[in-house]
Amino acid sequence: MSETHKYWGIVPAAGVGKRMQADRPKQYLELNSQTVIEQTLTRLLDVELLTAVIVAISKEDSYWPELKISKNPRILTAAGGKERADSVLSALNSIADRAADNDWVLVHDAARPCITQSDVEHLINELHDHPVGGILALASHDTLKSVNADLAITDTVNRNKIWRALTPQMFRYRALKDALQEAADKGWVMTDDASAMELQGKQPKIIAGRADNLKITRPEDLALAQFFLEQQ
Ligand SMILES: Nc1ccn([C@@H]2O[C@H](COP(=O)(O)OP(=O)(O)OP(=O)(O)O)[C@@H](O)[C@H]2O)c(=O)n1
Ligand SMILES: C[C@](O)(CO)[C@H](O)COP(=O)(O)O
Repeated sequence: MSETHKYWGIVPAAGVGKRMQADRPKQYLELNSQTVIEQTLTRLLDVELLTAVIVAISKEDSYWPELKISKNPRILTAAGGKERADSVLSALNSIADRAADNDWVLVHDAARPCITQSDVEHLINELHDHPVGGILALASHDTLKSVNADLAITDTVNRNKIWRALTPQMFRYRALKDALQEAADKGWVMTDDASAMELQGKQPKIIAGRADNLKITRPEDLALAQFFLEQQ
């Protein structure tokens, strides 16, 4: 009988949103009559394959307990960390007593509220028997330039070889946990989860995702996210 694996959602949501220049962490800004994080989590919970979604929350976060979704039985919480990778590792460690080594984990930014159920399920369908795992990503349709410290162009990059990483990023539980732990032990700071796997010599697979799966990062992104949600 083929071994059945569980699928876990991991949502790093312990950032402060400095670049957003808002009066609160960006995951708690209003978007389509909910907060950004409620939009994100509602969409992840629509993916029935996910056993649970572990949300990494800052210890200074006073907003989270006020949200109805925080009481959802498929939502668990873990302590956020100094960097995004620390928050992801903390969430992974929090399910050490219930996740099997070969369970799949899908790490998705709380700040990406326009994710669709279909894109998450597409990622799972494409990677469920892949030896490493992989990520949703976007091809580059603009010409890409390398620059020096003065922002002077030094080279034009072959854009056919450059993809923009999105989330979810999907890896086996033990493999990602060990990779992030080694990176943390060595002081390596990474901006995504695939980087930790690459540092282990692995080659995660790219799965083309939707262009509206933007990360809310700067003030103008909120209106764009609103527009995308209205179009979906
Ligand atoms: N120590 C951190 C930093 C970030 N994140 C989360 O990782 C995701 C992507 O990070 P980013 O967009 O950089 O969010 P912030 O760190 O909040 O943004 P900024 O860098 O502008 O402060 C976000 O959902 C954020 O909440 C986290 O869980 N723990
Ligand atoms: C994980 C990520 O969203 C993939 O593009 C991105 O690396 C997060 O970067 P941030 O600086 O933490 O927003």
